[in-house]
Amino acid sequence: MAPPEGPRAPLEFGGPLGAAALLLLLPATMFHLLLAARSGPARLLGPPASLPGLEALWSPRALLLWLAWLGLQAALYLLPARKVAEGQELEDKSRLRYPINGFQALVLTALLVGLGVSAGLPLGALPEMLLPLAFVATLTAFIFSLFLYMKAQVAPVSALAPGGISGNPIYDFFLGRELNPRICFFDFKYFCELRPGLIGWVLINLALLVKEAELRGSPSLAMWLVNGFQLLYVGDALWHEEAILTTMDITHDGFGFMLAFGDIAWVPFTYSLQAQFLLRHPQPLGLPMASAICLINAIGYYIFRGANSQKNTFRKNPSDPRVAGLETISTATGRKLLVSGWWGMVRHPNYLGDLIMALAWSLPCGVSHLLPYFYLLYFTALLVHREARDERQCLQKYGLAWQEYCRRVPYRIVPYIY
Ligand SMILES: NC(=O)C1=CN([C@@H]2O[C@H](COP(=O)(O)OP(=O)(O)OC[C@H]3O[C@@H](n4cnc5c(N)ncnc54)[C@H](OP(=O)(O)O)[C@@H]3O)[C@@H](O)[C@H]2O)C=CC1
Ligand SMILES: CC(C)=CCC[C@@H](C)[C@H]1CC=C2C3=C(CC[C@@]21C)[C@@]1(C)CC[C@H](O)C(C)(C)[C@@H]1CC3
Repeated sequence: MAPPEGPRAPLEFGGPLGAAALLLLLPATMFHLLLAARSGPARLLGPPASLPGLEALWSPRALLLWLAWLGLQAALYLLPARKVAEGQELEDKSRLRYPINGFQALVLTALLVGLGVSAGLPLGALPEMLLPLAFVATLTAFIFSLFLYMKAQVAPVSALAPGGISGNPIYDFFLGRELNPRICFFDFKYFCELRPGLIGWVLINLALLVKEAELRGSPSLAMWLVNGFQLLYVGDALWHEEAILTTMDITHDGFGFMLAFGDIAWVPFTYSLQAQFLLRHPQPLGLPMASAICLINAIGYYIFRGANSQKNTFRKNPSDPRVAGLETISTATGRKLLVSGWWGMVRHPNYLGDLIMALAWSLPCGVSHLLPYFYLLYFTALLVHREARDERQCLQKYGLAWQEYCRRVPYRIVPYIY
């Protein structure tokens, strides 16, 4: 269907050229990281020691395993949910319904993996399959994004996202045209954002821990910390699953290659980079340093969770006693903005907490290599860019009230610095 007439959202990521470059650059970066983590020098910058041939990338066993994984997560998504939540109001005033059973999917997956391992499933063999698995995940992301792009051609105009209707096929393919592509109750974006990639990430971490125990007799303290921190992060995301319904990805961004690839390939295969690095580059870690790193992670988590929960509680019910005493600014839309509590400290306190946790995930890997700090560097860039996008949208939405908020809370992410 033709895109609506009228003012269009400004093009992001450098427009069609930038989008075309990212289509190649993102998968290339992911493979570079996978190869670097298993190489001796583990260099973040500079070419990998050797390039893999097709036989190292393509494996029918990996394809089968990957399809079985997607099938399992889809089946768990379709199981009866403890709750069905309503999303934000859409342009046509309707609200979509979403099953809240992500945490249940995580627990059931853990049980099934536990059963499999006790029946002889070689979990420690998974790290050897990361390259071909990442390859089929990338192929899936391309094919799936093509399907999403075609599906959007026949979707009603009201179902399209503001950012993905430039009319340029490459740009729209990358950013995504349809806001909430679904087949019946199955919401593709919501499913992909929280299930196969996020749960796959902790499974890959666990497999790397098992492999380390096989190689060295027991997992290292550094490996335990990375596994524990990231499991907490994923468990938290699934426990607070409903909160994702108010994030930018669900309410504003279309579902195209960027999110499809990000969700199903980038997250599991690059977010597990620290554990991949530790398997081949063991790092000594004493108890005092480990305790300090745990404290950093705990501070980050406290800020991240406190800020996200405060906003969600406020958005759901501003008279909830937990947020009713906070200072607010009224906006012309009828919605209010918090101007005290976490959201009075900086304009994105949740990003600050997330970044502090990112630092804690890299520190167990020592300071001899830059590679395990890739996540921290990438994530800083992602959040700075995301913050700028969000500010633009908020200024458009709230106008003068947003300007007043920026005046009262001048720092974006880090108090007195940025
Ligand atoms: N690990 C990863 O790879 C990633 C993690 N994240 C994490 O995801 C989480 C969600 O991030 P994201 O969706 O970007 O953004 P936020 O959860 O920060 O949501 C931004 C929205 O919050 C509302 N808001 C902003 N300021 C206020 C205020 N003062 N009072 C009340 N509402 C306000 C506005 O929406 P409205 O007014 O319409 O409600 C704004 O658009 C974050 O914790 C982030 O760190 C994000 C990206 C990647
Ligand atoms: C480089 C590239 C391919 C970018 C795509 C970005 C995506 C990887 C991220 C966009 C927003 C995300 C969120 C999470 C994971 C990464 C992506 C998909 C998230 C699910 C992680 C867990 C958090 O608790 C969260 C639920 C708040 C978060 C939501 C946003």
